[in-house]
This record gives sequence, structure tokens and C-alpha cells, in this order.
Amino acid sequence: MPVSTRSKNLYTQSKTDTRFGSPKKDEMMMMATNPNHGLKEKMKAITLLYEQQKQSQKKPRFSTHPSVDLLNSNCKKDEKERKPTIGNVMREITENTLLRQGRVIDDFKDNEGFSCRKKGNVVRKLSVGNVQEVEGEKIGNGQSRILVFVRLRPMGKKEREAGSKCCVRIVNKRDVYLTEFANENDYLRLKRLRGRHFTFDASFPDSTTQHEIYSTTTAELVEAVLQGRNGSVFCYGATGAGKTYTMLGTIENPGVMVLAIKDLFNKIRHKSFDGHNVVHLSYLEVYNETVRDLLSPGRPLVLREDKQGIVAAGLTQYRAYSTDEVMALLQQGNLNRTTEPTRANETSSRSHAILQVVIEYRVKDASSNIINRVGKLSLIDLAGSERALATEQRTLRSIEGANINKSLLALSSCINALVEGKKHIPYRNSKLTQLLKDSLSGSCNTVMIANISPSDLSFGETQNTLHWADRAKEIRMKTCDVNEEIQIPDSGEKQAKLLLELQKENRELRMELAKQQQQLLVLQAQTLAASPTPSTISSLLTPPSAKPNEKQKQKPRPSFLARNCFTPESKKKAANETTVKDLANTVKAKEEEIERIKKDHALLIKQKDQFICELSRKVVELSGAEKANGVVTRSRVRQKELPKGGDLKSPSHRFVSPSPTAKKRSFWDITTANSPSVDRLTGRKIRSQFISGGTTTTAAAPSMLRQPGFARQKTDNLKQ
Ligand SMILES: Nc1ncnc2c1ncn2[C@@H]1O[C@H](COP(=O)(O)OP(=O)(O)OP(=O)(O)O)[C@@H](O)[C@H]1O
Repeated sequence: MPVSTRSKNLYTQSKTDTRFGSPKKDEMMMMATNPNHGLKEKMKAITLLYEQQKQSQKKPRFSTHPSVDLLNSNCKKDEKERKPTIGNVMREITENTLLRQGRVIDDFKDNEGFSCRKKGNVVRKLSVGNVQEVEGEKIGNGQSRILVFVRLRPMGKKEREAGSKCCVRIVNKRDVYLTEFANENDYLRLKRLRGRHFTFDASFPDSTTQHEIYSTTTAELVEAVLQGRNGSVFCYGATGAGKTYTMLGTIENPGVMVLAIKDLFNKIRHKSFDGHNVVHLSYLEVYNETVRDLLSPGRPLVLREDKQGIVAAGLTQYRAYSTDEVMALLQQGNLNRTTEPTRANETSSRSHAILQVVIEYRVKDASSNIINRVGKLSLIDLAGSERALATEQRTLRSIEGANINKSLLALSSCINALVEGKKHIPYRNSKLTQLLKDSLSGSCNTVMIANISPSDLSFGETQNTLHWADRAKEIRMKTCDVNEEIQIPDSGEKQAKLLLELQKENRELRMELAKQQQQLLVLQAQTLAASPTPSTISSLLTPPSAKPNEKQKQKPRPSFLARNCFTPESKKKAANETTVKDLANTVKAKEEEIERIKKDHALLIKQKDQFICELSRKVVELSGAEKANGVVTRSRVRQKELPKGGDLKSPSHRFVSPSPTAKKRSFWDITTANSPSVDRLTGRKIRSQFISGGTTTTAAAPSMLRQPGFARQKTDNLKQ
């Protein structure tokens, strides 16, 4: 029999009141706090208050995409339906079972236990199936934020054997639902599903192929790099989540690194207008906070900051000419990478690896300007974070793990600071963040691929990865500038013109010089002619301070007393003398000029001699190398053809001295004497002697100087 209680009446009354408006909040508050009311009444009042508050907090939902509306309507429906009825509890159990089988369920609860779907984030145009463009943002049009993708890997054999459940569900190629299953020993919450929902630019289920991953995440970035922009792709996630598989892949299923390089090489050939392009490659790892070159391992590298940003000083930059060559370099680099088996992954990468490709090529624009484009692509495979057990000893693995976690922590601090728009970003906290500075905040298009495992055993790690990936979406990037340089068209023609002009000027100067020399001679002749006494030029050129000659001494000096001072003869003499003096001065000046020109000429000739010396040295080296390689060259054939006397049988013999033994040592002879073949004469030890273990080698010893690696090989062969 129904019993009417005070609280029931109150509840019905308040319900009916809603028809005319909401029940009075003050009344509810009074009831809830009044000590004279019963517990049930208080509970009802509180429930009503709560419902009212919830309704007032509900904001109108806006979306720019029909799918988002659909999600929202689903969400409302779910909220109505998800009352703790038996039907709903049964439904939860069914969902749980489906999840255990790795199948799809329809809705999830957020952390507070309320069924909810987040409002869909604005996504950019992607080449993924049904993900559509919502906003006009695109890579290359002034990137504004990091693109974040999530990849789910298939359940591993070990995980399946351990009876783990799938806790991740990907819906709509964009939404990731993460479920936290209750602890099996927690009987009270056994039926409870807790989870979180995330939205990314694209999310890939476990069946996604490597090509799909590449075309969605990196293909556009590669295109932007070819336009002269910088791009970075980095994989983030827990150990064993599939980062290395995504970045490097296997021989049958190559990953992003391999596919990106193949694509770069294919496209650059088509884009370059003259077929000329330069591809430089470097590959490094950050292991235990030290930077190492993976292409030529050696001492740790030091990071320096210059105009281009942070660079590893001394890092090898290989020039690659083909995809195959790059593949070989990548393989070589990966063999040098530090990997160790861990609890979670048998071939766990214990270091962060960064592959950097710099491309340079030329294109012609509409107004036939030649444009030099330079783009940089960084592909980063981060080491996975690993939970260290409290009981774990301080082994090398745990130190490695600590360092990996330290750098990843530094990375998350940087992401946090960037998201919060802080002025100081702690890049210097680790080597990894220093190297990623450009990718995180510079003018760069950046793509982040977060790798996750489906197993509920890795729930914590997966949640962490998704949390950071979600944060990374907020990072705003600088507008990415294009690295290109316009070259003035026909610069070659201009240079040729300049050369011709210079040659012309040079000819004119020479002619001027010849003219001046001629003038000088004329002047000298005139001086001689104008001289009152037949004297030599040297006598004319003697300075006034010099001792007067005997004749002058004997001659009476003009004086007023002798009255020969102003005679017409003396006047003529004085005029002649001044002319001679002037001429002597001019001659002196001209001679000084000639001296200077002679000196310049001597210097030029010396420089040319040095240049010829250098050239001849190279020729001798080359001929040595040819002999070593067994290449038949004209010079070798000629040597064979030479008779004992040394005369050539070819028609060119007429250019050879008939008695070579008696000939003067020419410049060529001197350079040959300095070449390795004549080192016996000088007695100086040469490198090839050291290579052959101290025994003096013959003149034809091949040069190994340009290939130090081969030098070592040669020594080994000789030893054998
Ligand atoms: N999408 C995938 N498809 C098939 N197998 C995968 C996939 N992703 C990962 N795997 C497999 O999972 C295992 C672990 O992957 P991987 O080595 O790439 O993990 P990781 O994140 O790089 O780990 P760590 O950080 O320890 O290096 C490998 O055996 C790999 O072949």
C-alpha cells in the first residue's frame, strides 16, 4: 500500500512546480539544511538542486560539422538512457563482454562516470577516408599548430596469452575511447566502466597499413619540405607501443622514414628544372644524455647553437644520390643504434634517433627566375617511456630508463610551457629538447604520431600518451617561412661579359703602358738632343747635389763682375738647363712607374707559377692512381712505346728535346721529382711507405689519402 510521506509530497510538489518554472532554490536549500526534516526529504531536495544546477550549466552546443551534431545528439540520448536501470546494467555487461573480445561499443563514460562525448575538435583536411575538412588550415599555408595523430597497434601474442583485454576503441577515424576496467578484486566496482574520450587530427586502428599512415601524416609535410619549408615528424609513446615500427618498419612493410625518403627522391627529380639536386643526410641518437653520430660512430658530439639553430658539431652529413644509398645508410645507422630487450619489448630502442634530410634544388618561376629551394625534414623515433619497478636494481637498464624518462619529462615540460604560452621554455633541460627546439617552436611544420597499445595492462601508459598528445594539439607554431633564394637569370652570361670587359681593360692598360714606354724613350732622346753638351742620360739625371764634373768645374761661373750674366747666350743656356731639368724629372717619374709595373708583373708570374705547380702535382697524383687502378692511359702507352733512348715514335716527337738526358731541369721535372715516384731521391718518407709497413714503395704507389678506410684495408691485405 502506498504510503504518503512528507518527502514524497514535497518531491511531487516540486516536480509539478517545474511546469510554471523551476522550484524555488531557497526552499530547496532550506529543506536540505533544515535539521527538522528527515533524511529522505533532504536527499530529494539535494537531488533536485543538483538536477537544476546541471540543467543551468548545460550550454548550447555549436558545431561546424554535421558529424559533431550527430555526436552531440547521441550524447544527449545517452544521458537520458543511462539511468541505473536493470536494462542499462545488462547493457553495460554486454558492452564489457564485447570489449573483452576487442569489438566496438557505442558509448563511454568520462572520468566522472557520466556518459559523454566531447565536442569534436576542429580538424584540418586530411587524406584519411571520411575525415573531412572543417577549417581551411593546411600544411604549408602558415602552420598554426602541431598535427597530432594516434596509431593503435595490434594486440601482441604475449598480451593475448596473458589474457589482457582491449581498452582502446577508435571511432570515426578520429575519436579514441579509452576504457578503464575495474580491478577484478574490486567487487563493488566490477561492473563499472570508466574511460576517457580524445579527438585527434586522425586516429588509426590496428589494421592501418604503413602506406596509409605515411600518406595521411607525412606526405603533405614532404610536399611542404619540397616547397622549401622545414618539417618534423616524431613518434611518441610507451615502450613497445610501435614507434620504431611506425618510423622504420620492416623490410616488407617499410615505415615513415623510408617512405618519406623514397617520396622525396621521386618528387625532387620531377621538380628540379635542370635535374640538379643535392640531398644531405645525417642520423644521430641521444643515448644517456649523450649525442652520437649513427653514420660514423665515434666520440660523443657537442651541441652548439648557431644561426641555423641547435646543431651537433662534427655530425657527418652524407651526400646521397639515390634511395638505395639512403636505405643502406639507414640500415647502417640502425645497426649502430642502441637497442636492448626490456620487459615490454624484445628489441626496445634505448635511445632517441633523429634522421635529418636536407634537400636543395632549383626551380624556374613564371618570370623565368631561377629559385634555389632548401628544405629540411627531421624524422624522430623517440625512445619509449618505461615504468621502473620499485624493486628494480640500479642496473644499466634502469639508468637508461631514468635518462629516457628524464628527457621525455623535459619534453613534456616544454610542451606544457608552450601550451601555457610561457616566455621561458626549458629546452636546455635535456639534449632531446634542445634538438627538438626547432620542431616544437621554430618555423617548422610538425607532425606527432602517438603510438598506443590496445592492452589494458598498459592502460596507464596509454592514458599518459593520449594525455600528452592531446596537450600537444594546443602548441602554436610560428608561421613557416619558405627557404628560397632567387638567382638573377643568365648570371653565367653576365659573368662571361664581365670577363670579356676585364680582358679588354687589361689589353688597353698594356697598350697604355707600351705608349708610355715609347714616350719615355722619346723624352730621353729629346733630352739628349736638348742637352748643351754631349753628355749621357746618366749625367743628365744626376741630381743637383751630386759633384759637378771636371768640365763644369773648369768653366767660369756667370757673374755680374764678368758682365756675362745677361748675355743672349747665357739666357739660352739657362732656358735649356730648365728644360733639361724638367725632362730629367719626367724621366725619373716614368722610370719609377716602370719599376712598379715590373714588380707587379713579377708577382703575377710568381702566382701563376704556384698555380701551375699545384696543377702538375695533381696530374702526377692522378697518373699514379691510374697506374694503380690498371687504367690504360695515353701517357702509359707512350711510355711503353718509348725506345731505350727515350725518343717518342709519335708525331709529337718533334716537341721533345732530342737529348732528354742533357736537358736543363724544367719546372715539370722539378714537380715530378717532388711526386711520390721521386721520393727516393729526396729520402723523405711518404704516406704510402707507412701504409706498406716501412718498406719503401715504388714510384707508382697508388694514393689512398682520399679513402682512409681503404688505406686500412690495404695494410691488412699486405700483412696477409
Ligand atoms: N602496427 C603494427 N603492426 C604490426 N606489428 C606491430 C605494429 N606496431 C608494433 N608492432 C610490433 O610490436 C613490437 C614493438 O614495436 P616497436 O619496437 O616498434 O615498439 P617501440 O614503441 O619502438 O618500443 P621501444 O620504445 O621500446 O623501442 C614489434 O615487434 C613490432 O613489430
